[in-house]
Amino acid sequence: MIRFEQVTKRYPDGTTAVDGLSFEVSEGELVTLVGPSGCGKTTTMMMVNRLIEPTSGRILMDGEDIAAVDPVRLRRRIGYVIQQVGLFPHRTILDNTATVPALIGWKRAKARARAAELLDLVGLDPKLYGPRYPDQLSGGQRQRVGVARALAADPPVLLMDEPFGAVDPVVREQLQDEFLRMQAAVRKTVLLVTHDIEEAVRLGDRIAVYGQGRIEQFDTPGAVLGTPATPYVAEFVGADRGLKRLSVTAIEAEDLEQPPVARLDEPAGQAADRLRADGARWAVVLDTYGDLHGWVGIEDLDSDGTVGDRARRMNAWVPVGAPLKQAFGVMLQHDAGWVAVLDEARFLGVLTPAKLHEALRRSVDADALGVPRDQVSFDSVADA
Ligand SMILES: Nc1ncnc2c1ncn2[C@@H]1O[C@H](COP(=O)(O)OP(=O)(O)OP(=O)(O)O)[C@@H](O)[C@H]1O
Repeated sequence: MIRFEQVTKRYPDGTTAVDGLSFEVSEGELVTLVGPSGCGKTTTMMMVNRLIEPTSGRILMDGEDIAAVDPVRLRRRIGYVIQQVGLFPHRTILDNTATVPALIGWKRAKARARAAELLDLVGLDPKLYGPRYPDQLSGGQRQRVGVARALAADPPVLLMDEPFGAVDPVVREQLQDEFLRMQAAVRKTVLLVTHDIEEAVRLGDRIAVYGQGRIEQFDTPGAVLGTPATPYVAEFVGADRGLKRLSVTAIEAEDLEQPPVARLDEPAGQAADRLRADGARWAVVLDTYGDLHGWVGIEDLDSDGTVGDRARRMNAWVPVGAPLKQAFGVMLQHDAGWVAVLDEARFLGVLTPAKLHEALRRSVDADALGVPRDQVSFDSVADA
């Protein structure tokens, strides 16, 4: 979709901002460009919409050399979001959002209807926020308008330069989540510049880690965190990359432990005998539909009645496919040694700290070997 071929940019004062850059972004892919200040990220991005022209090399979009495309026509295919947002202060939010469709000659009513749709998509009620002016919005809300405006003419490509940079960390995380949800629906080809490795890892299908004017590694977040290509990348992603990796590694059914299970309506004594025979001290309790109810300790079961009379409610659960970090968070929140993993309401198994560690190690090995995680085996931590 977007292809850089040996692209170099030298500014008139002799500064080489990027040097011999070659990489490709597939259609519908979100690539984050990350690196320290002054490494050439913004220059890279601005060459795509021809706000900056390369000194040498070519950039192709859908196979076409963009140097041969009229810049105005080119920019119609490209949405652009910048940190300062740049909303017109004397125009309403609705009109700000409708700027590009209006520019390219849509009828006013159609442009405004589209703008309302987009405001809704980025989580702003058009009835409430559409008539307001930019200074009547919070920083986070203005950022959302920036994203809505960039999407208004439905361009296939989106360039985003530190789009969530100007807001506090909590709002930032919220905007990132919303953006990911939206991207899952609209599937634009996105280049997103950030200097924040956490953001790069969280948002990118792939990440380009920049050194000075060059890409040091171009790979999936898991691979960059698990097997940094150079000491520079290792240093940049940080000593806590194992922790960061928790946020990009999804829980899979194979990661789970199968604990003893008891049913709510089962006689307590019978469940106790079964646990004792298995050498287990506790069981996960499911209701008659197989949905998670809670847990019960063996010492609670030496009585008449059913498991349901003695079981304790337990809400420590995460959906399968959620990041390991979420499971870890839930474990800490409930001060529990396990967290149930559900598929919709169905109980699949539990994740324990040891299993979580195994899943993490398996995903590191899988990335290093370039194979799916379920094809990696090693001596489990418990056996080691
Ligand atoms: N117009 C210009 N003339 C001369 N040098 C420039 C010009 N624009 C950028 N540079 C230099 O090119 C290099 C790359 O700049 P660029 O803005 O691409 O970096 P960046 O990675 O986006 O940095 P930041 O994260 O600070 O925005 C820097 O050394 C910068 O000083």
